[in-house]
Amino acid sequence: MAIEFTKYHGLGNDFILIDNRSSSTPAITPEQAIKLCDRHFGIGADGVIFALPGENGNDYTMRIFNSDGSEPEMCGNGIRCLAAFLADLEGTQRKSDKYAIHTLGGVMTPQLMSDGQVKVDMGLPRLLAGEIPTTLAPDDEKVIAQPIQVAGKTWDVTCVSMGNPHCITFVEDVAAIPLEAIGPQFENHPVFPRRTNTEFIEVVSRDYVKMRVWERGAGITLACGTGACASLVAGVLTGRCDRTATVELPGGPLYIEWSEVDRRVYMTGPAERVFTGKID
Ligand SMILES: N[C@@H](CCC[C@H](N)C(=O)O)C(=O)O
Repeated sequence: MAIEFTKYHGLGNDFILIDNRSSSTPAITPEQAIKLCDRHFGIGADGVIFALPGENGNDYTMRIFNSDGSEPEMCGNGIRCLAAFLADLEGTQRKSDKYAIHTLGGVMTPQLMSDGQVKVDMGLPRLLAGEIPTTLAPDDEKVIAQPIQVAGKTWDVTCVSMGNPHCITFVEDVAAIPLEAIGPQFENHPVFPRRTNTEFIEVVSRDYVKMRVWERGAGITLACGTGACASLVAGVLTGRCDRTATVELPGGPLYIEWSEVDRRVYMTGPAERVFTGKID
């Protein structure tokens, strides 16, 4: 049976989107996702995203497989791509510019903006060690600038969950970080029982930071939406950033706000359709 797909990207973080609205079971397996994500033998992507029927009264459900076949709870760039994909699928039947999306990391609300960008209510950041999860502190304590040993060096890390786990380190020069070498060591460090995404942040000013990321289950990517949100939260918690900032990624900028009013995080950025195809 052939399965139709559409390739999207958010700042170069790229995904294969599958219209799975007629069933709550993803149309392909994690093993098939690994093959499709392969950049030489497959379509090439950082993950596969499924648009499923909504659970718990929400409009839709999003599930995602990373390029290594693991299933993360959330994906920030992916949910913007999903919103653009749903708008395309619904066409003239579309009733609203906002969708309530059920994810394993909670309900997220992307909104299609008139300038073509997508703004997402990413919900409340989770800051307690038990919620991330990490054993770097007791379950009911925050992990802010805690020392961790990686590659023979001590790094001060701040941990934030945006539904999925993030470990953030502030550095002087983000370009000098040997991401390929140390990323896997952070990802698989024993203090992270569900592994972790890892962000390195150079603070240029209180509202402009540069970020590079090593993603759990995907390695180096050009952008990570949940990572950008978690990094801004870590910047505020450590007194380095204002509550609104531009996070500059290798693939381009994301605009992040950690609202003082409702304590929720808002992310704004693009979602671009690349091509459509059929998988045999
Ligand atoms: N690129 C994504 C995050 C995708 C999931 C991540 N690899 C994980 O395993 O948590 C984003 O834009 O947030």
